[in-house]
Amino acid sequence: MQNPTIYTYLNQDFTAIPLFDGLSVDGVSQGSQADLHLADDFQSPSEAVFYFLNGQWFLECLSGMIEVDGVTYPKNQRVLLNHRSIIHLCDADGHVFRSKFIIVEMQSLEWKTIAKDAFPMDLSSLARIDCAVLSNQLVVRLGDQIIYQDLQAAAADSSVSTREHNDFSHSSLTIAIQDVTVGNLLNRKTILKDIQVEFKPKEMILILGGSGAGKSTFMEAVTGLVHSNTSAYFNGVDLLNDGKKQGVITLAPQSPDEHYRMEDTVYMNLEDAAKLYGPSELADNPELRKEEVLSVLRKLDLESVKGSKCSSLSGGQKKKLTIAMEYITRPEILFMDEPDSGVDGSMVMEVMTTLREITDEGKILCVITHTPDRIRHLFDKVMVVGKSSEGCGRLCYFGSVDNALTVFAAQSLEEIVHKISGAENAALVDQYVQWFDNERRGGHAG
Ligand SMILES: Nc1ncnc2c1ncn2[C@@H]1O[C@H](COP(=O)(O)OP(=O)(O)OP(=O)(O)O)[C@@H](O)[C@H]1O
Repeated sequence: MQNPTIYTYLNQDFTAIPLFDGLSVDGVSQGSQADLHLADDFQSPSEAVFYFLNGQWFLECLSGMIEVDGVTYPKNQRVLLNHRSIIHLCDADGHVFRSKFIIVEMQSLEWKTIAKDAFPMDLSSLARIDCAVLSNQLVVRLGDQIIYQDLQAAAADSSVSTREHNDFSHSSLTIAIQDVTVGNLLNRKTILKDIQVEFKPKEMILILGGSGAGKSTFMEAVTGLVHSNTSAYFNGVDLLNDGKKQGVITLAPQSPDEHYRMEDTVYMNLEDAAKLYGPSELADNPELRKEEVLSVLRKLDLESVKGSKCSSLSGGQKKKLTIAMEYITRPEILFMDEPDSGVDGSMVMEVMTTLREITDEGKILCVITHTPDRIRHLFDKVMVVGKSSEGCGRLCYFGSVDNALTVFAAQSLEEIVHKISGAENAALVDQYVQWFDNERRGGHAG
C-alpha cells in the first residue's frame, strides 16, 4: 500500500498536508480501496473504507457510524454509493462529525501526482463542500485552501463515454419510487411513498404541490441525490445505478450559488461545465466547445453578459445561466427546481418559454414552480403531490393540465395547491390518492 500525498493547490509550495483537519486518507492503491480515518487526537472513532466491487462503489463503516445520504449506518454496514452520495462521518453516537463530502463519478482510487498546472479550473467556488471526486480528480477544501489529487482513470470503462451514441428519441423515462425515508434507525421519516410516473420526450411536466409535499425530494430521488427506494429507467438505462447514465439526467438547484462560480465570468463557467460534464467531443475539442458556448449564450440571450462576472448578473440572468449550465452538457432529461424563483413577471415568461423550446428539441423537462398559472399553457402534463394523513407525499394526479382542473374542480392550478395543502386537507389528499390509484389500475391515468 502506498501512502498518498495530498498537496495544497493554492500556496504553490505543494506542501503536504493532511486531508481535512483530523481526517486522512490512508493506504490507497491496489484493489481500488481507500481508508478514511480520523487522527488519533480526535474524539470520534469513525473509520470507513471505500471498495470498488463489480463496477460499483461501496463505503463500509469499520467503526463509529457513518451517514450516507441522510441514513446512518453503524459499524460493519456496507453502503452502495451512487454518483453523488453525500457522506458524513459521525461519532459513535451518530452525531455528524464532518460536514459535506460529495463523491461524483468515481472511477478508480489509484493515486498519482500531477503537475499543478494540469488542474483544469478554479475550484474555490466549491463552497460548503469539503471533498469532491470530480471525474478522476479528488478535490478537497480545507478552509480557504483547495487541495486535489488526480485519481488514475480506471482501465477504459466503455460504459462511461457511450452516451453520445445513444438515440433516445423514442424512449420514455419510467420512475417508480417505493419510498424516500430519512433519519436514523430510531427516528425515521418517510417523505414520499408510492409514486409511479412515465415521462416522454418533448413533454414539459409541472410538479405541483403544497409547501413540504415532497416536490424537491422527488427530483432528488430520481437524480440520486437522496438515498431512496427508487428506480428510474430511460431507454433501458438504469439511471440510478448504471455508468451509462452519466450526463443523461441533470437537476438544476434552486440556488445559483450552488451552481457556478460567482467571481468568474459567464463564459468561463459555461466553458468549464461543457468541458467537465459535457460529452467527450466537447471535452476534447476546444474549438467545438467554444462554438457550443457561443450558441448556448445566444439561445439563452446571455451574449451581452458573456464577459461579466456572474455576481453582477440580474436575478433573471442568473436563472438563465443556471439553465445554460445544464443545457450545455447535453442532457436528455432536465429537472429544474424553481427556475423562476425571485424573477419578475416578464422574465419568468422568457425563462419558461426557453425551457419549452428546449423541451421541443426532444428533451424531457420537469419543473417546479410556485406560480404556474400564467405559464400553464406551456406544460403538457402536471403531477400533483399532496401530503397524506400518514404525513408523507403521495401522488394525487398525473395527466393533462386541463383534466387536472376538472378532477380537482378548480379554476386555477394555484387553487389545486390550496385545496390539497395543510394538515386539514390530508383526508382529501387520501381520497385523491385512492381515486388516482384506481384510475391507474383501470388504465385511465397518465
Ligand atoms: N433530510 C431530511 N430530513 C428530514 N426531513 C426532510 C429531509 N429532507 C426533506 N425533509 C422534509 O420532507 C418534506 C418535503 O420536503 P421538500 O423540500 O421535498 O418539499 P417541497 O414540496 O419541495 O417544499 P417547498 O415547496 O416548500 O420547497 C419537508 O417536510 C421537509 O422538511
